[in-house]
Amino acid sequence: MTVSPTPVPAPSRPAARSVPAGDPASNSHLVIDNVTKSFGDVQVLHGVSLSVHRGITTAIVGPSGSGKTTLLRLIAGFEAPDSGSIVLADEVVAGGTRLVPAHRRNVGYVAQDGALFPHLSVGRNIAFGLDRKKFRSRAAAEARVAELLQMVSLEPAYARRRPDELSGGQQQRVALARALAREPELMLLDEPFSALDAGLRVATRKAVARTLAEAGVTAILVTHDQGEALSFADQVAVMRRGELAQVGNPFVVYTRPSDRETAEFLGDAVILEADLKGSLATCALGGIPVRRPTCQGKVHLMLRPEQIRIATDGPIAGTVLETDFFGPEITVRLRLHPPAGADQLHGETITIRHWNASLAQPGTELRLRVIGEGVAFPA
Ligand SMILES: Nc1ncnc2c1ncn2[C@@H]1O[C@H](COP(=O)(O)OP(=O)(O)OP(=O)(O)O)[C@@H](O)[C@H]1O
Repeated sequence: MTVSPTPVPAPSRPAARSVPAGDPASNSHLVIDNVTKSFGDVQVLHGVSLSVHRGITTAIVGPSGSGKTTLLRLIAGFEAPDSGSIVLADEVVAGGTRLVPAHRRNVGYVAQDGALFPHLSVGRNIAFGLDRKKFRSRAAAEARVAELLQMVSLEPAYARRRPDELSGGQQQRVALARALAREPELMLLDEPFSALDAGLRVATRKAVARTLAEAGVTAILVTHDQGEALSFADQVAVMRRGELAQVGNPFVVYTRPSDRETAEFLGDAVILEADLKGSLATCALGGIPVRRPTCQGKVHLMLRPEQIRIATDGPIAGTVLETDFFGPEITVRLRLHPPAGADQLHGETITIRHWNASLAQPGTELRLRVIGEGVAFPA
């Protein structure tokens, strides 16, 4: 069967956001240095170091139980580290014998469930965070509450409602407004979108990201959702078993993960046996360039499924084994045709993505082309 060619532009890197270049320590708002934490006999954090620039958003992403919330609680001051230090706006807030209590740190905290006071109106929930010395009169406080509601894209009239008269997404935005009322320099967000359904989650996430960017607040989001981390943040920190496996720009950590586990955690990955010589890996998909290889010889080569495109003039052949339809795209599992003379039963299988379900019926032979570079991990 012949298939119509798919245009194959090289993947382009998204426009850089506001992570400043140069000395990473120079503009740091928060510096976490070699922090450890145990609960009883269980060590939860094993020497975590992370630097966060002023005004940017960092997502700490990792599986359940990897220590994300514990790290956030140490930054907030709800817990003390066993060793290491935390410096916030050039002040040591935890380290050695020094421990600045949570209420003395200029930090806002938004929990998973928003944790609004159910018996107070939305307006009084938000006003709770206001500095009484700054907003002495009732009129001044009400004006500021209206301004904060506007910042989170809610009408001022919402101030009179009770929290249970709002949707989950609106409650989360009120929780953010209440945290912003304290004018924190640093905002900590602990899975604030996880209780929302898919559509509301995306809309609320965008509204929150916009509000934080406009207010110039440094923010740290904890999430176990890889897509959320990659889309929300300027910097992604991948946490695994109490350590940071990789920290960097979302595009870089997704396309150039530091190890196989990070690669597979951050998204679907095609992993193939390969032989790496110099910067060319030879595998069942042919010769694939590898950027800055750190090993040679037998390797595992990683490609993202979207790097493998269906193209009539593609140099690689494969037979469709099965497909899975998701609406905007299908996943296609293929058995790659081994080179002539090799054992025909042992072609490697890979899974790719495509938008056209009718193109890839089981049994169809497709031609493939690989776009971009692979990443090699020691076999
Ligand atoms: N106060 C505590 N006392 C004892 N163990 C704790 C305490 N807080 C956290 N832990 C343990 O520390 C480990 C890490 O928990 P943490 O909540 O930081 O992980 P997480 O990555 O945020 O997970 P999740 O995504 O499920 O919230 C878990 O094994 C947890 O049971």
